[in-house]
Amino acid sequence: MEALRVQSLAEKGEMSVPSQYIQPPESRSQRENPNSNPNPNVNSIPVIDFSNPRTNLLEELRKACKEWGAFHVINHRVPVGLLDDMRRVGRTFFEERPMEEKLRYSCDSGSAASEGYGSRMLVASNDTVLDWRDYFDHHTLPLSRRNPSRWPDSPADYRKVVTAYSDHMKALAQELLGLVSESLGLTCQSMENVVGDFYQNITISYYPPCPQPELTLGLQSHSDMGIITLLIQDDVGGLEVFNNGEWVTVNPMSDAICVILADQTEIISNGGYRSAQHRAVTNARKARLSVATFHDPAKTRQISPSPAFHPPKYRPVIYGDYVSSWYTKGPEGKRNLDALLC
Ligand SMILES: O=C(O)CCC(=O)C(=O)O
Ligand SMILES: [Fe+2]
Repeated sequence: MEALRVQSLAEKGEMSVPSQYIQPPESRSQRENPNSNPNPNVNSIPVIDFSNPRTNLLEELRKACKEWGAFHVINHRVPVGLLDDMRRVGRTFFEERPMEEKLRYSCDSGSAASEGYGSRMLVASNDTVLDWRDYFDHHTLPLSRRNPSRWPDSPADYRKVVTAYSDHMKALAQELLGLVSESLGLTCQSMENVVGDFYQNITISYYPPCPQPELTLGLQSHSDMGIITLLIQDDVGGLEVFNNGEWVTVNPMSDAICVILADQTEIISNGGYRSAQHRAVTNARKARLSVATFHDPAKTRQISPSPAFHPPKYRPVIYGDYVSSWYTKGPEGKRNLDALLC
């Protein structure tokens, strides 16, 4: 497998992108001017203030989960300095380390979900359009999978920052799972009981500037497979959520954490809450960085709609089977979840 990285391609300075990166017309971004900054006044995902009284919080959460499947959380108790540190160590790795050093962490030759530095989401498949993105994936939880010696050691605090970030994201994901359960009318523990101990992966995505942003995507339309994704981005912007038939920009908010409900939450809630379909667009001006922290069930767990909801709209699925099928078929839109509809 070639070790081509989008960053190396972008640095060549070509005026057009190789054909494998060109999206079919229906998938391209329709933004009038993909090179402009996102408009901060446009409609965006809801913002939920964690310092609000619990009853208000549950009501706002219910609405956001039903209508969007994605929202920003503010006053979340994760130190904002840690969010900045995470963005900083990521940017340093991608922008300041020589390619030769980065390629030592290469994971493209391994299985689709292996840890390290890569570019292709679907290693096995040759027929999908490629994303204009490089990434570094870290296996962070359970602790038995966490091996910081497989992560970059530069800047000097890289591993320490990722470790602290993982712990804070786990705590926030647990809190959110409790709130989401309650907002569904279930007991606080009910989703955690279904999920068991989290599997957590942290993926730093790096989107180099693209000479033809109107033809490419940083990350094609998908919903995340697991339970809940916690995402931070830098001030460049590029994340979009599909809502009411249109793509809506998720405006960068440096202190906020973007919560994205994933497919297993949609199943457990029996479709009451939706997993958000989202994508990342490219731009010609500036490299963009985001950090997504995925929280998933163990592969052996069976996920099904909560018995509180009748009749079930989704068939039960072993999470590991769901993941295999996702990697075989590709992420396009939400078709993996649709395949489980009764
Ligand atoms: O870069 C982004 O904002 C989106 C990342 C994402 O959706 C993912 O890694 O699953
Ligand atoms: Fe995603």
